[in-house]
Amino acid sequence: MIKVKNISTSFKEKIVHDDISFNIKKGEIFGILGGSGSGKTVMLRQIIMLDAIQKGDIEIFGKNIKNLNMNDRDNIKKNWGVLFQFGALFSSLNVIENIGIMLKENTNLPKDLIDDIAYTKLKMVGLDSRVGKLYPQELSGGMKKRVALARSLALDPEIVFLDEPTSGLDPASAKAFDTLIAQLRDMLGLTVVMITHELNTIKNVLDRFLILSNGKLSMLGTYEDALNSNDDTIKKFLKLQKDKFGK
Ligand SMILES: Nc1ncnc2c1ncn2[C@@H]1O[C@H](COP(=O)(O)OP(=O)(O)OP(=O)(O)O)[C@@H](O)[C@H]1O
Repeated sequence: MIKVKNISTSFKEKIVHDDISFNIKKGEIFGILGGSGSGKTVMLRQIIMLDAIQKGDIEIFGKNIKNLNMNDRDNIKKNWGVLFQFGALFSSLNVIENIGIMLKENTNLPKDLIDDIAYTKLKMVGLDSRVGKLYPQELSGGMKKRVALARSLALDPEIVFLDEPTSGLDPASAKAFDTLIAQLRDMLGLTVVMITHELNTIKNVLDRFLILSNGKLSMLGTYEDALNSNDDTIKKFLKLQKDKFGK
């Protein structure tokens, strides 16, 4: 589904990615992990075409994203949903309007059909239809994340990209959100790519993950692989996540 080939990125003298390659398979929940400043966000932004690729290639849906014209780029972007930390809901729009905005901007569907689809997405993320008329400021943190997720699913994407989706949530809401992600993947066959620091998510939700460290991949595999690894960087990383975030 996604092929990252020999990506190198540097800013001034700082090397952020040093010849990084990995693949993400269709239908998997894949994690991008690493310490602060290790290049996770830049990697994700390059994959979703928000940042330019300096060196190397990225293929999505079998297409090299470097070779796309504007039209192809727009079409390919409709095949993925993004839930970023900065992707807040519009406070002047109610929940249904927030979810429907993607459809309003990208389709010619009539308003009542857009509302119907938005209500379906709301249900999909486990929220009652009564939530539809509420405004973002009336929602809890967990509900806001669910609405933002519903919005990212509005165009029936094949992939969703999530940047620390459970950060700021209490442990119970974070767990419920993790369960929802896994259910949606099972139900819709979604491919999910997420940046996360949460040990519970790493343990319970991710099928595979990579750890970025000093510009390189210090690991690419499953949680089991990480536990069985003798690599000091991986051991240190897991211990750090456990000390910081483990419950
Ligand atoms: N446009 C840019 N210009 C210069 N330096 C940048 C730019 N974007 C990112 N960097 C640097 O690249 C490095 C990696 O940044 P990135 O945001 O990908 O880290 P991260 O792994 O997501 O960290 P965190 O977990 O703290 O969000 C950092 O040192 C950052 O300051």
